[in-house]
Amino acid sequence: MNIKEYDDHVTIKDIVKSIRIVPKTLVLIKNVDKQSFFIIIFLSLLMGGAPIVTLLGSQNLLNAIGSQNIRIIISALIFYISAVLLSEIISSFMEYYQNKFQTLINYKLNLQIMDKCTKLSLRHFEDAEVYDMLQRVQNETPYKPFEVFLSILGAISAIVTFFSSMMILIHWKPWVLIILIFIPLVFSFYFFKIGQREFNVSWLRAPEKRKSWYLSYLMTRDNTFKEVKIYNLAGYILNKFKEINKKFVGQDIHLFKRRTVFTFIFELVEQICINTVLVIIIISALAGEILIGHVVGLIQALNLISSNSKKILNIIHSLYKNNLYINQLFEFLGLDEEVLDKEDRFVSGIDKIESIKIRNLTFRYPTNPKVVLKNINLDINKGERIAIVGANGSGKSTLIKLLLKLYEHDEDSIFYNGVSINDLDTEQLRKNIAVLFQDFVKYELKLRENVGFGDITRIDRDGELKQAMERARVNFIEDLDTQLGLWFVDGVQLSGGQWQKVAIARALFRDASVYILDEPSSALDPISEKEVIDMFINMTKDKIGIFISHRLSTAKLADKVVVMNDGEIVGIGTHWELLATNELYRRMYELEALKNEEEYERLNESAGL
Ligand SMILES: Nc1ncnc2c1ncn2[C@@H]1O[C@H](COP(=O)(O)OP(=O)(O)OP(=O)(O)O)[C@@H](O)[C@H]1O
Repeated sequence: MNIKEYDDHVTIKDIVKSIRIVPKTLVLIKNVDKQSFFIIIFLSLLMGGAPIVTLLGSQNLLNAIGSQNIRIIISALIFYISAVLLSEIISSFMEYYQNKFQTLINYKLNLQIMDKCTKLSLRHFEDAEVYDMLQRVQNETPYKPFEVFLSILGAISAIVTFFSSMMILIHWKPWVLIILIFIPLVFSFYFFKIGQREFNVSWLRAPEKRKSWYLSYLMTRDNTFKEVKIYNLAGYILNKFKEINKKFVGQDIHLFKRRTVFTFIFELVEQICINTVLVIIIISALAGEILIGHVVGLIQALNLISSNSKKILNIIHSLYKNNLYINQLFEFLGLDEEVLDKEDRFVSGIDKIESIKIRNLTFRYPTNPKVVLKNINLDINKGERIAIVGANGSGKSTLIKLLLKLYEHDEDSIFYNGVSINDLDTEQLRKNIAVLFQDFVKYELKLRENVGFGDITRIDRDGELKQAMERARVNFIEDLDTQLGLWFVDGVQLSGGQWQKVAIARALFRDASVYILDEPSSALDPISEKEVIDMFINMTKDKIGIFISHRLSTAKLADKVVVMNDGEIVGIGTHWELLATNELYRRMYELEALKNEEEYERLNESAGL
């Protein structure tokens, strides 16, 4: 959505465009619960008419008292009491339905947002704008949609009251209409303009607002707090936070001033007009043209016009303020979803993966101009264990993500069992692959869930869960129902390496035909690393095993080592073949050996050997 600069001229076209959001919002809210929606609309209409019925009741009653006829007085009194009672009953019903509807809106819209999240692709979560949108939508959904709905309802009631009060005055003197309608109409246009401008300001502010949110996040979360303390960053971060927010405060005060001045002028003009009409009413009464009941009725109608025209203008303003949220909600719900299986392709299932073939795979991320993978060619067959090595940023993890079909890539360059990945049923394919990501998740849930998420259908099979844990050397907690992490009560915090072992157990729990571990040993001590890799090599004997490692002493345990450099495969072979033929691999190995040797000598020296 394109928004003009802060001080740009706001046109009627802009205003009309913004009003168009109202019917769309109503449809969205209606779909939450049709019955409550229509009942509330109906009650709002009744509530809009109720003040007028009460007004007519009191006018009748006063005139009846003037007539001194007891029968007329009693029937006028009954009418008046019934009108008051009815409006009380309507407002009680309204309260119940509003509360019910608010709960439903909060629950169902949040569900809709979560459901939408599950349907997006990974690229959406790597896009700052989408992330920004998601955060706003999530934070504001518990109260904003209902606030918007309330504003719309308020507008319905206020418009009904405004026009019916107007009818009473028109009935008396039609020309009064010109004064009383013309003024709010002219002013409402300027209120639109003010609202639109405030909307523009908050829209343009969104990226900086997010930065400000991130700065406060750095100061208030346990995982960032340690560094903030140790590097003494509090002052620096606070200053940055102040800088951004001071600007916002300045803008807000400026806008607030404008709105206050404007509202004051409106009220002044309106009061002059209303009081002119009031004087005319008094003159008419003195001339004997109208009865005392009518005088009271007309004055009440005037008051209703005054209060409701103000209410309508305030509602216009609040609808504008909420426009930003509503726009983002619609934009978020309208994001294109992950196309798992293309309609124009024949999609075939896959049972067990026996071979992976990569042919001329070239890839770049949509947000990054750099070609991250260049002409990759690789064959992996059942029974092979492959290690991928290479410098940081050489494309190892990207290759894994493409093997998992986490990014759309139209070219047919990855084949499972000879079939292009684009022709395979994505869910079935993913079921066949177990993976440990470099940035694996530490689920602040039970140990059972942390391991069982590898195959949710078998989460209750304690024996199998324990077997996976044993393989991954998770021998530090026995009870599967232990809560992990510190977020919730009774949680047990694990060390970095222990969390990694739990994540490895999760991958191993899956009954897959391809196992992929992206840097499984980054947080493991050397003994655990050796044990885990030995076990991995062993358990993938009749499967396909792929692991990424920065340690060549680990990589050499694989059947084949793939050396990557700057997005290209620069060597494939056994450890010994590569040592003999690949310059980069040899250099990497020598450096590692040298480092180990130095370390060994240092240890010997410090031990005095
Ligand atoms: N989501 C992304 N969007 C844009 N560019 C990305 C993304 N992820 C990675 N890159 C870029 O792709 C290149 C390869 O990254 P990748 O994570 O595949 O490297 P790697 O070999 O796994 O590195 P490391 O050993 O540090 O884990 C890098 O230049 C990185 O900046």
